[in-house]
Amino acid sequence: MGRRGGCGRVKLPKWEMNQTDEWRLSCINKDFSVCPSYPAVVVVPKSINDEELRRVALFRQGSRFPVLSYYHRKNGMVMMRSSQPLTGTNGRRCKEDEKLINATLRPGKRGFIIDTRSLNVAQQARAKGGGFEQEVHYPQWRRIHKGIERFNILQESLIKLVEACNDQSHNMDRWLSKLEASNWLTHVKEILTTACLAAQCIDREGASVLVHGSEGTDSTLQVTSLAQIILDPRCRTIRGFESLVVREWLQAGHPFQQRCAQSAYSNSKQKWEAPVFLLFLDCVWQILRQFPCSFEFNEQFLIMLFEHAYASQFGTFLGNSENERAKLKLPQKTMSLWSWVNRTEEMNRFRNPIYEANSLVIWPAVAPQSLQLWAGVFLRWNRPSKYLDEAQEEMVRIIKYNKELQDKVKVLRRHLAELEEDEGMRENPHLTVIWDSKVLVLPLHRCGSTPTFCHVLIGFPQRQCPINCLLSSASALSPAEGQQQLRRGKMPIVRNLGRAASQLLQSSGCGCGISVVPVRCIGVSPRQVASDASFHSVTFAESDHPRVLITGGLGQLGVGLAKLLRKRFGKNNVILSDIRKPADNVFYSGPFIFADILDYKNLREIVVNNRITWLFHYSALLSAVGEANVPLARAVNITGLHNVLDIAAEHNLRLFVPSTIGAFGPTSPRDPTPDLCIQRPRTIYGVSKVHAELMGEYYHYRYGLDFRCLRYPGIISADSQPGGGTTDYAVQIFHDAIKSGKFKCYLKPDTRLPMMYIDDCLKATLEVMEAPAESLTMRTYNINAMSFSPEELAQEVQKYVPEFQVTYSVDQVKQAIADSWPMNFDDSNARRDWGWKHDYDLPELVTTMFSYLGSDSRIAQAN
Ligand SMILES: NC(=O)c1ccc[n+]([C@@H]2O[C@H](COP(=O)([O-])OP(=O)(O)OC[C@H]3O[C@@H](n4cnc5c(N)ncnc54)[C@H](O)[C@@H]3O)[C@@H](O)[C@H]2O)c1
Ligand SMILES: C[C@@H](O)[C@H](N)C(=O)O
Repeated sequence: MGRRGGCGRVKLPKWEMNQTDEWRLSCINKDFSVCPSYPAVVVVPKSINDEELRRVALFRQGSRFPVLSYYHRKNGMVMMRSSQPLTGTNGRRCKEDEKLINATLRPGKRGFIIDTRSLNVAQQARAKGGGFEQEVHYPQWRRIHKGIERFNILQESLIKLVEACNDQSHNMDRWLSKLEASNWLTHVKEILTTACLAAQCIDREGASVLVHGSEGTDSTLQVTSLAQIILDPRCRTIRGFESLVVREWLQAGHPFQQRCAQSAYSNSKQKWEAPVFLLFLDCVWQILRQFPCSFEFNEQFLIMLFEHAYASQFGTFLGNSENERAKLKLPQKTMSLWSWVNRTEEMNRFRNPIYEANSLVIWPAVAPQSLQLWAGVFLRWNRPSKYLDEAQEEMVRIIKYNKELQDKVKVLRRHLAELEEDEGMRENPHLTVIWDSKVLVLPLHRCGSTPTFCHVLIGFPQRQCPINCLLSSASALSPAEGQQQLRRGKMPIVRNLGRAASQLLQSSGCGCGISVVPVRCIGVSPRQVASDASFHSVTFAESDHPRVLITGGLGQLGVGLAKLLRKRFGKNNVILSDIRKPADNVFYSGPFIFADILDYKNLREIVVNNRITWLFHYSALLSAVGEANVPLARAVNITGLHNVLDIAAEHNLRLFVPSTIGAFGPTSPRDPTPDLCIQRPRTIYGVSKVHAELMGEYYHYRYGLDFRCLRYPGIISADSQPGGGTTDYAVQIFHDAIKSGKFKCYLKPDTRLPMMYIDDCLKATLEVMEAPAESLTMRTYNINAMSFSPEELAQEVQKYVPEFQVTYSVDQVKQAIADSWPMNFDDSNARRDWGWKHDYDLPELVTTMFSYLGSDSRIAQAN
């Protein structure tokens, strides 16, 4: 049989204790002598000892001293609950109480005390010895009063509502006026509003919260538990909700025995009865109705809890506190409701078929129009459940069928990607060899004919190319035999190549483009693994890929990014977009779409129709161009960003927005510039990028947007032209060196700026997008590779073009911009958090640029 009733242990999710060293478990109440309505173990601030707790207990009604109710992982803020302080008319104080409450705030942080009574009621309470916290003694705390009704008012409300629901007169006016007179939905609204307020203080204001009314056993618990449902997705799962009920109602001392003494539908109520828990469940139902996919449980689960709170064959809801349940030996004598509910067959009854875990905070609407009568409880005898059950069954069937279709689509997509990649392989062949849990990717026909061990030419059978030393050195095959085996099929060749591969792995690499990628099992992949994709691990079982949109994709960086992402995620999963006309080679290399980021509706349609999940927002006017046309820069860089942010938040996209060294200004530290420092740029470009960083982070914290941002240095590329930046001289210099051997530089010779080769920039972009969210301690990172001045770059270029000459004709606008920018970036956070590492320093950059640009150039003449 299942677990026994009741719960002796305090119910705390593990992380709450692990994540903070500011709180501790206290067993001060182990025999329930300090506070009879509290559980044996409570969570309190570490800086308060048990002796001090005892004194605080004497200062609070029913000894309910402030305890931890919820810890908000996202920002470390907390929610506490207690009963009212016993200040009385003399304004009594308790130093330990003040110490405890103030101890829960971090330096510089503020808190809100949410008193669930109106100010009037709270003031009247002083005459009976109760009261509220005087702000002068709790200076970092602000008190807010929210009048939630209690006891007889709630009882009367329920009696009237039940009567209205049983009215048989079939008269609409009568029904509506009775419903209104019951005031039930007003109570629902008040409770939900107060819970939203508590959640808002914690999540949006970044403040901690203390909730109490008088006793702290009724409206306080409604507010603290609803706030957790809003804030914490785990409370929206079946198990999570059960824990919440145990923690915030049973262990927190809600007197179920008194409040739910008779049937909720009865029209005579005893003094201590009140539908407090029913109102809580009604509020949960209202949220569930507004967010039907965000809850793992269905309405039936809430109705079941409502029924058991009033009448049950289980011991869970008996007694008024843990203390009473222990005294009555309920855990030993009765069964727990949870042991029954948590059996698979029961769970299936309570599962919500359209549930999709939603990690976001959910904000219910509390406007009167948004709230409805809970027909499942109050009109349950009036509505025929047969049709509802049938509709439910049909929905489950459709969802199951839809899932089967989705699985089929996944398989077909995989096949399609494989076919596309095979196509790519024929055009640009690689041979993949698996050996000793490593994948060797041998680029065929790539390394020239130098007769070193791995500089081999291996052809596909259909190309009839010679097989030479690699196969021979495997000492198993002569080139002719190898050729023969290739004609027969892949497997034997791969087996024999394995031996050669083993030697290759032991020998030092010669840099001919062979990449070695660890995998978990030895096998043979028919799939192409691109040699320049070696920075990410290769998974043979292709999982779901993101669907990517790149805005402003025809600029210096977008085409290269699309190429990289298409290799990683498949050609058709990456859509390039821009307002310009793409060159033919770009147009035919993969999906392209016209998208103006200033056209919100069109952009939204593109995102929806293409099921986009990741968005790289590259559209922008760069620094020099931006200064020349400020209104356009403002529109593209700021209004365009707003459009993108809204669409990304609305459709739950992972959003990458590049920032820049230009986001810093003359008052920022320049050598090196850390991630967090003063940012007062003097260009519209820089201002728009700081704005983008802040807006993205704001949307992240406010709406849970998965915003990721890197501050790029000046980017240098060979096969794409820069779009009008201050750092562009470092690209033009190569073209001019090759073309004419001369270069006129618009910056002073010693103007030092951070720079990066494009491959490093794109690699970092993909890495930060793939980094697990929990590894990111910030949302905007500097990335760095090298830093040089025009004269240093010119010296390096002269190694390839010895007669190269540079003259300087300073452009005052660009010089002023460059002088206000960092000279060097501190990117230690990126290196620590997600393992950022650059590959190109200045010498490698220059070599690579010349090898791309210089085949028929002056280098050839110089050499
Ligand atoms: N290239 C660099 O050195 C560098 C350095 C730091 C940051 N960045 C950032 O990286 C991103 C890409 O840079 P890039 O060098 O490729 O820029 P780029 O200027 O070369 O390209 C920008 C693209 O945006 C497009 N665009 C302009 N207005 C548009 C609109 N209304 N709708 C859609 N597209 C529009 C342009 O047609 C252009 O193709 C930019 O956000 C830039 O600020 C670049
Ligand atoms: C640095 C950067 O953002 C761009 N290359 C510019 O100079 O404007």
